[in-house]
Amino acid sequence: MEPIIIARNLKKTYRMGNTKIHALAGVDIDVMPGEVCAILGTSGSGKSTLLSLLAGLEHPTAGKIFIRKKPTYKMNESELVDFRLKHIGFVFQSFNLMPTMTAAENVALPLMFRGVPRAVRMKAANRLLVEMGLGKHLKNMPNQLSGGQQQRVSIARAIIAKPEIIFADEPTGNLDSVTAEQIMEIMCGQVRKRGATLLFVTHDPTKAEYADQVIHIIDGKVAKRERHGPAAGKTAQAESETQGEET
Ligand SMILES: Nc1ncnc2c1ncn2[C@@H]1O[C@H](COP(=O)(O)OP(=O)(O)OP(=O)(O)O)[C@@H](O)[C@H]1O
Repeated sequence: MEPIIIARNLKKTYRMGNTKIHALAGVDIDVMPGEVCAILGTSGSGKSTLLSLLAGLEHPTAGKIFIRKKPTYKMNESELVDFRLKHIGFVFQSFNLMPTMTAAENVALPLMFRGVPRAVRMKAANRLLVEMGLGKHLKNMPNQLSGGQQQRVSIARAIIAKPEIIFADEPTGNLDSVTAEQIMEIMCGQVRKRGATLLFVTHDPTKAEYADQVIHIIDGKVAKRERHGPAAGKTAQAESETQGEET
């Protein structure tokens, strides 16, 4: 099996006046299909920059990126928009829900962009939100939901169109510790159930325990790479233990 995400000698330099900031200084990444991968590092280490480059939201200063074997670093903006729409889902620290839409309408949005008729997409959104424990909140506006509920809505929005890859930037950064654990369980559980690939950024080593692969970033470089193999993360272990009990 080939990696679904490959980065080679990835560099990003920002200019602030006369000063150059080497946010990424030559990073190599390989993420296998179906893997849950954590990018772990302290504030300013370059995690968000890395995610942003991998997701094609910014162009690298140097280096190569291949997603699903496609050289995304060579794509122009409209090709990237199309590529993200078809293959990638996003989860953000600050949820980024549309404030004027209900929870279900927010979840249905990626299907609208794909031309799915309203009745079909709303049915799919409602079903997914019910599965994620939000059946009583389908018609709530985002400001009528707690942080954890909003993040569940945003996870549902990220996965509804069945993208192969989900990128999450500090998905539990705005949540209390108990809610954060629940969100990690739900996000990793949903991703594993669908066989999708998840790459998430965190500064918290306890969140990185949910991953099969942990890439430690220090000062824009990979300091350490831990790979436990497929199904080694926290949710995968929990799931296999549960399955063991059932059979
Ligand atoms: N648009 C930008 N212009 C200039 N410098 C930037 C820009 N974006 C990031 N940087 C700098 O690049 C470095 C890495 O930033 P990045 O946001 O990737 O770190 P991070 O690990 O995600 O940090 P945090 O956890 O605080 O979000 C930092 O020194 C930051 O100040």
